[in-house]
Amino acid sequence: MESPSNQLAQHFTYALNEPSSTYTYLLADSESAEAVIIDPVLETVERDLMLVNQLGLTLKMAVNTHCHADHITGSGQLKRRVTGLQSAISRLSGASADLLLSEGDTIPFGRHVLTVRETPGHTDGCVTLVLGDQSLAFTGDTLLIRGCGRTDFQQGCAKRLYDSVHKKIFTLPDQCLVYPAHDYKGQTVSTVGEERRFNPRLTKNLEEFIDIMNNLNLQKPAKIDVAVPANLVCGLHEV
Ligand SMILES: N[C@@H](CCC(=O)N[C@@H](CCS)C(=O)NCC(=O)O)C(=O)O
Ligand SMILES: [Fe+2]
Repeated sequence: MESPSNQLAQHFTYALNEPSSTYTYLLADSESAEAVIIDPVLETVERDLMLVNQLGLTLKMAVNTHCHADHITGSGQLKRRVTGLQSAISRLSGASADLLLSEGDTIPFGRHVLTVRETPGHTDGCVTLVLGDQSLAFTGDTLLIRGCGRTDFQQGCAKRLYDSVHKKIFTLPDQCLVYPAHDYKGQTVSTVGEERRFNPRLTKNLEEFIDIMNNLNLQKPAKIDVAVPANLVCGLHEV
């Protein structure tokens, strides 16, 4: 099997966006230069556009893994700046976008394709995006490195998250690389096999998992009251 770096000549994980510690991913097909951006952040739109332009990419799709609670998406601003760019988010998120995604839908870019797996639990509308050959998975806030998304707001449900991870992510090949939407310790990538063996939450049984999730005692994201309404309209709330 070809390595992911051979298949995707340009495959970038970005530095953390402070203060939300969000990872934005830019994937491009080396032959056609068609590209997809995953989970862009409003504050880093200029950075992302500079890279897209430097590399001569044609940005086709800006896709959000869910309606984020901690930052405002850059999708709407990117759409204003890039002719032909479409936005996408899951239908179940309740948010507006050009494309409302459901289980099994595909997002093509050049010779490549991302396939949508619905992975609710952190929110109703969470999805995981899996590269066609199952070598890469963008898990949003469903599966974090040695962690997972919280389930105490935005229709969160620990049982649903547990089922999503076990049925839709842990069924991918062990060597599939896991790219989450956030990391709070600077970790950048994991694998399905690693998380299946070492994730301190998801290796527990369901009852223990629910207990862990009920006792995280995390502070509410600082921007939640602004971010959620904004993200329901693609980050274009002020117009
Ligand atoms: N302090 C941050 C918010 C941190 C947070 O709540 N992160 C979420 C993911 C973004 S919605 C989460 O699920 N965390 C799980 C965990 O175990 O940390 C802020 O104020 O933005
Ligand atoms: Fe989130």
